[in-house]
Amino acid sequence: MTFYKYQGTGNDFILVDNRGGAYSELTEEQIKHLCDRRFGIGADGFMLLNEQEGYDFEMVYFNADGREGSMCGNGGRCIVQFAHDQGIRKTTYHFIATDGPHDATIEDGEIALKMKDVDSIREYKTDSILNTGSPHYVQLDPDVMQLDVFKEGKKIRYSKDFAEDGINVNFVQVKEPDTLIVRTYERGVENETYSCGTGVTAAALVFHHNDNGFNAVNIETLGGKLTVRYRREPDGTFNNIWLKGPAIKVFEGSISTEAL
Ligand SMILES: N[C@H](CCC[C@H](N)C(=O)O)C(=O)O
Repeated sequence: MTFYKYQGTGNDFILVDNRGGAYSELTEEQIKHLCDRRFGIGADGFMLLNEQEGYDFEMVYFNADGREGSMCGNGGRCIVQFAHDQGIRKTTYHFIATDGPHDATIEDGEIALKMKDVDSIREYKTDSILNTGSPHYVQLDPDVMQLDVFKEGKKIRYSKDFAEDGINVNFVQVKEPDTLIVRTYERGVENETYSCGTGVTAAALVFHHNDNGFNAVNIETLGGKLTVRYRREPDGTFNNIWLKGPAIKVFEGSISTEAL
């Protein structure tokens, strides 16, 4: 199997061109093995690029634990760059993922990905919960670089209310009104990753600085910088949400699936 390795602000993925369907039967165990950093290739997630009528392609995303996951924002940006590199050339990409259709463009060498609209943010204790394609818990922290994200994130992720379905946990420091630092404990990886696209999107919506209208937020993660642009309506709903940042091919290789 020929595979490609991409990263988007340090959130890294194995990508396989599955047009033709040769790799549709990979098992949970095999995908987990591919994502293992010691026994496999190593990645936070695995993606298949499938053919899909009416769209430029379909994105099928799996977490590093081998289970099919919900939407992945950095993965979505990487698969657009991958589609481009595999010869699918569009001005605006239109693809389908588990949470519905997405548009994306390549601008100044970076990928801008349109995320699904968000209807509501739920208050939970002093924190917030929302779904930006994946479920996210957002907690404010005055000094995120000092925080033990693995320990604190894991505590929330496995707490009674979230243990069964899991949740991604984001710790957010407001550096400036329009600049946030975000660190994320990811479900399915069950560890901190260097960046989480749906997570920084969630953080940007929770910490809007314009109550009504256009917002543009700069986000700093361990793996680099992202921006999130969106509109917040007077009724508290969010639309036209765009996540933008780099998506880089790292290497390609081949691996025998019989060895998995
Ligand atoms: N890394 C991803 C999130 C993956 C989602 C996954 N961890 C889950 O919710 O199960 C991102 O960039 O949005």
